Amino acid sequence: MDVSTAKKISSLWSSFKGWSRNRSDDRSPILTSAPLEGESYTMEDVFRVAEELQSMDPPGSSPCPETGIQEPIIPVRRRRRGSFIEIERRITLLWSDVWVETKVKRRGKICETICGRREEQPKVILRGVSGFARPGNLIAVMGASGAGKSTLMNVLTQHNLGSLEVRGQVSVTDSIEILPCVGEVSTYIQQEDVFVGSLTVREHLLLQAKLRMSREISLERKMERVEDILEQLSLVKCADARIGNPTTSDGISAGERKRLSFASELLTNPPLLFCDEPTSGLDSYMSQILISMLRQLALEGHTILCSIHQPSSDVYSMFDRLILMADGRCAYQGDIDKAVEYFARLGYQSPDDYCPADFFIDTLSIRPGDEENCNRKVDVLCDAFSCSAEARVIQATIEEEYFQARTEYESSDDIPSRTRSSKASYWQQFSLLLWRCAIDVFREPSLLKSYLVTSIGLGVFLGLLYLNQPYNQSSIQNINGFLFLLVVQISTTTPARVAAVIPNELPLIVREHRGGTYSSACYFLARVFIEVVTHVSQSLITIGIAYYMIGLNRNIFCFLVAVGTTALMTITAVSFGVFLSVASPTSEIALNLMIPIFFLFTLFGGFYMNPLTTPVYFIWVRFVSWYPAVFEILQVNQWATIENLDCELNSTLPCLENGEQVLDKYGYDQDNFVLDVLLVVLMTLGYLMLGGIVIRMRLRGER
Ligand SMILES: Nc1ncnc2c1ncn2[C@@H]1O[C@H](COP(=O)(O)OP(=O)(O)OP(=O)(O)O)[C@@H](O)[C@H]1O
Repeated sequence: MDVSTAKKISSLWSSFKGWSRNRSDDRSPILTSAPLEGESYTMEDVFRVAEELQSMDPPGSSPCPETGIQEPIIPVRRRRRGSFIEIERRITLLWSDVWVETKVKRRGKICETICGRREEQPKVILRGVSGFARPGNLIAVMGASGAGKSTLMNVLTQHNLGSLEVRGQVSVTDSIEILPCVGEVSTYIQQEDVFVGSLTVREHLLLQAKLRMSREISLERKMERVEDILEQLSLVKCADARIGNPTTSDGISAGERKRLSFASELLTNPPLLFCDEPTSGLDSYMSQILISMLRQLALEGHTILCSIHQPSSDVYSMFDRLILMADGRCAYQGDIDKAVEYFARLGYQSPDDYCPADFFIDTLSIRPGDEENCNRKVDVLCDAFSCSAEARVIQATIEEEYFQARTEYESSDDIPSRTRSSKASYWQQFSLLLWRCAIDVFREPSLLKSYLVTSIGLGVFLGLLYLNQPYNQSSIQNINGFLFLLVVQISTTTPARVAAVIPNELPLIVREHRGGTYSSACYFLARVFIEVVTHVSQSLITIGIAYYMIGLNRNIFCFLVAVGTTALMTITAVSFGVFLSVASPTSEIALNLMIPIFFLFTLFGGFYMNPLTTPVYFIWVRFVSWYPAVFEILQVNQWATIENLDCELNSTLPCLENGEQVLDKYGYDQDNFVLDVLLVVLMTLGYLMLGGIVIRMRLRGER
């Protein structure tokens, strides 16, 4: 590109930026195809920008849609499932006549016949709740314990509703169209923080930025964003400290963990935020800092709802709207500074020296021993609110917003297209998750050392136990014993170790997947890969040490086959472990299931029972257990090329003179070698596929 063209581009780009900055305070169409600041761009980009500029009305002449709502128009950035999009969009959340009740479980016909019919009544948790949250709102959802705050948040975020029946309407609009899914523009910051403890704070945020911000944003900008967020949330001091584990008091403090979970979600600047108990675990100073940061975000145009338990007066006064829940209904919804006056009108005057939040919770709580009176009072207050002018304003606002979004949607020719920009590519997701899994293993030196010690120790122990076996009649039993021990040992410990890891990290995976951070397949492949590498390397250390100490078949080809078979067996064991781990709700259940399964596999593994005499009704075990096939491969590899075995002189037992006779005696066939390898490979793929399907179903189910 020559210098004059570069200058032209530069001046065109500067004028575009100036113009778009001027236009950021109106609702006119925005440039969707402009390259981002700091990114390289081509002539095509420039022409596209020029065309868009021409097609736009000059500054100031754009008609602003008549919304009828008098409020400042604030530019915000929009997020679509975790990506970062530089277009202006403000989100309004509407919910109308929401009812939630438990699903009635019907007994089966047989059970009903035996135990009798039982009429179960559904429990009603939310009763016709309506409301709205607009851009710029920082809303506190308060109420006594059991009032329905969490259920309301779950309905609005569409989380954890599996066992509940939900009726009513929840919509998100950007004043132009009704969006299909709240998850596309929102984030839910939950009370419990879950992290990979071996990462540092900065590494965690950078990983999240790489995974969740659009791939069109350069790495430098992502790093800048991370540094900004670190500063914004006062995390600079601990940026290079490990996050650690809350149960083992190493790592960052509880308050820093809380701020880190905010930082992770705010990286992508989502326009709609749900926060579950944002101040729990924080001291009053940190609570104020956090809520004032949310206040600032609201002023920038975010829409924010927080469920909160009895905030201090300072924190309370930072919210601008209040939703008071009681017995699944709404006792008040409106401006926070009008709440005291509203309750006073109903005859409930808050004492002057009392924090209004405490007063409302006291008024609406059901006191043990005085349930009847309290319930009556709550009913009266909720009935009063439903007939109040405030409730009518809410209903009118919902209808107006909904109608407006629909009308705009139907009439507008220029609805901003859904973004094409997406988060990290599948390859990036896979490599980033692989990096995180690897860090998790390699930053735990004690774990690595224990792996190394046990694999070397096992190799040396087995080597010493069967040291230098001569090729005679008694060594047949010893060598076969070693081969079977190897199969059993690797096949049982590997899945157990996998099961100790995966179920424990699933809550984090569910949360990240729900936030659209990565696909389940990328996580699954990365986790399987790292497990395969760690466990195969351990198995190879064991076989490498024991093989020559014992004096197994000296043929180098046979050694390589033994090593390859051990690696394949370990991969199969990992696949089985992964499948069982993702299919079990907890590590304990996975480990408990393994006990009978491995008992069965060992019994029919070929050592305790001649494979030719397996009862026909247990033949299926051969197709789910890799033990018999792997044992046969190892036997054939060991004995097929042994031409001479010494016979003991004074023995009355029949003598096996060569390896072929050994194989015949124990029911093994050299011709099965390839079939066995194929069977084990198919089993591995089968378990991997099952594991992949199960984790996909689980992650989808928990959405
Ligand atoms: N899945 C469910 N099945 C049965 N009952 C439920 C379910 N979820 C919630 N509830 C009941 O609904 C009521 C409201 O629960 P919710 O968790 O929404 O209250 P909350 O206001 O968030 O309480 P807290 O402040 O104690 O968390 C409670 O009585 C609770 O036991």
